[in-house]
Amino acid sequence: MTTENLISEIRKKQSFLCVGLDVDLDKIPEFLLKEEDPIFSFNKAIIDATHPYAVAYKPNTAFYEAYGLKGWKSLEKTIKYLNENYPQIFTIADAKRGDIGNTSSRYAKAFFKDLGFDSVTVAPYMGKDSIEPFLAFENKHTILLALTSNGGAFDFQTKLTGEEELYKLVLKTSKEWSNSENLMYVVGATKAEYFAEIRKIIPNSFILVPGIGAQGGNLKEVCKYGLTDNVGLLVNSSRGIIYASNNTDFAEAAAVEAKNIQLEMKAILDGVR
Ligand SMILES: O=C(O)c1cc(=O)[nH]c(=O)n1[C@@H]1O[C@H](COP(=O)(O)O)[C@@H](O)[C@H]1O
Repeated sequence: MTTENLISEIRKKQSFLCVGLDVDLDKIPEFLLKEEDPIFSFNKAIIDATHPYAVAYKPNTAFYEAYGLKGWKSLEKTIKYLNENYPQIFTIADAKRGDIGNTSSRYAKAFFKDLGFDSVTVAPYMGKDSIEPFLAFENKHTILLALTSNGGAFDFQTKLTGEEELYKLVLKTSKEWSNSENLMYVVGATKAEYFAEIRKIIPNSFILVPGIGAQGGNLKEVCKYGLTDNVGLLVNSSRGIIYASNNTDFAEAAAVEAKNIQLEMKAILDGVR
């Protein structure tokens, strides 16, 4: 998917919501456990109910890998279902990969070509040759961790490397890589006060922002400095949406949560116009 396609979907839906499909069999409604593939049944119901309010879905691969081969099959079915039924929706494999070039090129093939995701999250730690194999794929997007939502972000990412913080070095250096127009970045919603500085370095890039909902980040604060003329944000909530209820009404309850966030997003977009 091109960035223009994503922007057009955002404008159409007046939403920049990404729904995180982090499925835990201990948290989904018990009656679904009788299904042949409970993870896929859960995802399908959540996607069908929330898609009017969301422009992206982000399965975190950990939640599928945790169930071995069965879990991976559920992931395959989920991305296939999204691509076949909602091709205008942006898909993110949250896998946080990155390795020597030869290995990264296999990760890129797996997520972009075989599974058919539009994007994948990657860690910048191994540098240019670990990320460029992902960037080589046309109309695919590589989402680089910049400043993460967790407390551990302060262990390395905000430490000074010479005159500036490591996350700023990551942002600046990555702009020099081949096909860097295919880069997006992760900045946690819990780090809203950093957005003004971040936008000075990457004024137009899309930023994936996890951390509203269960982690307590604030949407308005993120938007204050994060929004661009092309919106430039994808704000993710996983647990806050998908576990809104664990009864038979789980999908409807998820839709209500997603709609509430979408309405808040619409109001913010109306306000900057
Ligand atoms: O790359 C991510 O998506 C990510 C980066 C980050 O800094 N913080 C973060 O929470 N995430 C992911 O975003 C999702 C957040 O889930 P909730 O806290 O349930 O909304 C999880 O899949 C996390 O792994």
